[in-house]
Amino acid sequence: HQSYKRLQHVPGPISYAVTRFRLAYDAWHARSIHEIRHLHQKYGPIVRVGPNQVSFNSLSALRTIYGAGSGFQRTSFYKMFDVYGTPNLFTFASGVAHRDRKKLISHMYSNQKLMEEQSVKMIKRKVQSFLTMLKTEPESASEIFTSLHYFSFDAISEFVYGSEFGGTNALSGNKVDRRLIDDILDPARRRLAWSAVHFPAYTKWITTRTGLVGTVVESLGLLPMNKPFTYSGIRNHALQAFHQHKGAIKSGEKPANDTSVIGRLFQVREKHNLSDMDIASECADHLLAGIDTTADSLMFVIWALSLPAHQKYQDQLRTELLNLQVDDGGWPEAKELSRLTWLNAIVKESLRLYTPLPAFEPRSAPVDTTIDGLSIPAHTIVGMSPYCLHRQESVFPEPHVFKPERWLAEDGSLLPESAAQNKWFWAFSSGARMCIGMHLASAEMLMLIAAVYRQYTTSARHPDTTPGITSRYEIFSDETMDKMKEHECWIDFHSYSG
Ligand code: HEM
Repeated sequence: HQSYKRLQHVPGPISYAVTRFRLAYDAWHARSIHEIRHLHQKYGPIVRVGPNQVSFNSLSALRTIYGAGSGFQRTSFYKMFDVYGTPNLFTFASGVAHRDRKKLISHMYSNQKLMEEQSVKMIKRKVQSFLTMLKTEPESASEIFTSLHYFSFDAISEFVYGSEFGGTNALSGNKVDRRLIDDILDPARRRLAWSAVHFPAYTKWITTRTGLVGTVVESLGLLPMNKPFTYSGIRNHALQAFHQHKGAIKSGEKPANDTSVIGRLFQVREKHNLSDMDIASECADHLLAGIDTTADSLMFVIWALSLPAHQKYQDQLRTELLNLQVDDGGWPEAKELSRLTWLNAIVKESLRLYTPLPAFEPRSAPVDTTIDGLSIPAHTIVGMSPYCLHRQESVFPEPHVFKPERWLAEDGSLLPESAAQNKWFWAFSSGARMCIGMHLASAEMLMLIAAVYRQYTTSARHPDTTPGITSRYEIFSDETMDKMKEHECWIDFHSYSG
């Protein structure tokens, strides 16, 4: 590392080449999450996973790196999530810019706000549409990787843009909205992500060529992914929604009491000096962050419950749900759901074992620092992986086994926040940059799972096959199974009433 550091002080092309080489070398040596965990098991809580990259696996390092005010920033890796070339909550490197933006919107995502009638009603409507799809298109709905993407897409798009401009209707059969989800299925997006992170200028250049050069580039197979690229359809949809809102505000069509995220940003735009692209990028970021994460998490909950070995958990859940008080429409009180022991233990166990973002979360500091007694030179990439934390054997015995009861105390209540298991649970990250959508995602998951299992039992159509999802450069799945099918998960739903 010292020699890299010295070489980097040589100005001009040498310094540039060294930095590029180091990044590329790190990338080629990017360990899979399984390899990183193996290294931690063999060598302890600090391991080097590249010439400039160190992985930690301890609660003290978690506080030092990710704790509020720690001085560590998301690495430039995350610039790939800038939208329309403009930074947003996810991609701000500066702590100040990030804090100012978060202050504008975080209250909308608070649990208290989400439990108010309007958000609860919106989520119920989306859950109802999912239940309707199970009845009207049973075969399509049974492939839950896709049908749950429709659910999360419809929910987050309405939360961010409202129902009039930008809210989607994939569940109820809108073909254009459904096609937008196809956008994210191409496995080549892992190659595009790799290229955008490690060779940003080259990737930008090569992917924006048009005309004759574009044709030559494409026919020589130089593109990391064939066009149209990942998320380009969803980003266009988001931009169109932004312009429709702007137009509606100008013409006075938009209601003053608009409670969507975009509505809130337009209300404060002058006071906080937000440009058009600041608003468009922020909203598109929330839209993109809220689709795969929630859908993949829900898919793993239902899949895990549908395996023959886990039928007993379905039975526990059903007993709990059928004892609930419901309103005239058959809905339990939303607040009540977060107190149900089996429902919450099952969702949490699934998020532990199948967290949708299991990979190393990279950070770096602009100054030299110390973590767990190890001197870390400025700009070294440091981080931790939920995958490793969630498989710490001393905290989660038999870590590969789906065991919701590990979240319950002896008296059957949910473990207190102070329990070790909760301290090592890191699906939503922690500190200033933790997930803003955590309560929204939880509300969506609890309501959908409660509604489904009040009406159906489920079984996996291929119980020997794990579904796979995209985790940055790799496919993530249940590693205890030999067979894997990417982006596909078939579940049979059996209605109680026949
Ligand atoms: C089960 C569902 C979800 C999971 C597991 C999840 C997980 C995460 C994680 C791990 C991070 C932090 C990454 C890091 O530390 O670098 C994050 C950040 C973020 N998430 Fe989520 N997420 C979920 C759902 C959502 C939803 C529904 C939204 C919708 C708005 C959302 C919006 C965001 C945003 C904007 C950030 C950046 C926050 C910041 O930097 O201040 N997420 N999420």
